[in-house]
Amino acid sequence: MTSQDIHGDDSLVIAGTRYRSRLLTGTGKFKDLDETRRATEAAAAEIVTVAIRRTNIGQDPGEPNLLDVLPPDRYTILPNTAGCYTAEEAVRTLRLARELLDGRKLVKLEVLGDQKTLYPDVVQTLKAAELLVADGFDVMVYTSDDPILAKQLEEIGCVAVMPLAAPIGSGLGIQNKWSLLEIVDNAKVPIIVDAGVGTASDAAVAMELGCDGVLMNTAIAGAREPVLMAHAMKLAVEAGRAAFRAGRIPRKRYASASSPVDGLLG
Ligand SMILES: CC(=O)[C@@H](O)[C@H](O)COP(=O)(O)O
Repeated sequence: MTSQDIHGDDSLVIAGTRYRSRLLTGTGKFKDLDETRRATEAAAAEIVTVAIRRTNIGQDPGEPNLLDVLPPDRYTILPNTAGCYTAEEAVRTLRLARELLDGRKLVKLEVLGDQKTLYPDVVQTLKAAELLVADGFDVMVYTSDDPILAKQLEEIGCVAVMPLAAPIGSGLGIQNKWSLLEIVDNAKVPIIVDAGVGTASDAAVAMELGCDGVLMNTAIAGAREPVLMAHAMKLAVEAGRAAFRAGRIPRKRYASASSPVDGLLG
């Protein structure tokens, strides 16, 4: 393998657009907009998600605007429906986002079931996904780690499926790697782990399983040093992806010597 093979094109393709970075970041929970900017740069993220109901991207002209530090000509701004509990609320929120973002149609759908777990309401999620796809949106969809549901969302026409690793903000890391593996094995669209990552090794494991990317917010914004953690996450996603492409050795129960045993002297 040449250095060209190592560094060659391994783009993430979502709805026909190529991205070099497989780390997608959230924009909430940072100390201020400058910290959001510095962490996003350290993560080398190209897609940044924005909670439309909680973040000013122009709805409130008198307030600081996130787009001043994360300009849409440099980043793909991915509006999300955090805080929506019904399909109708989610669809309304994303139609507003489309107006605010000059008709851009790539969105992240999340319809939550309750405030304690922030698990997705899968019935409402399916309903909203159908409505949004019919309305011409490119829908990336936050969902549970259920392989059947993930396939249904793909079949509806979602452009990426985003199963959780663990509850949003929990930092628990991947709770069910077998479900994620099943989702990845069956998928024809990118699978991006969304939510529950706690530290760099969680992101690396997600990528080693074959996921196409990782979206995170709390693990970076809530770290003691958010910019340094963003850098660590960039390295972890890249390392996990390279390890997946390289192919891990099989696990064996017993030892096998690292040095050859043939032709030993004496
Ligand atoms: C930012 C976002 O869109 C959410 O889905 C969520 O916040 C990500 O989860 P973590 O905060 O656990 O990374």
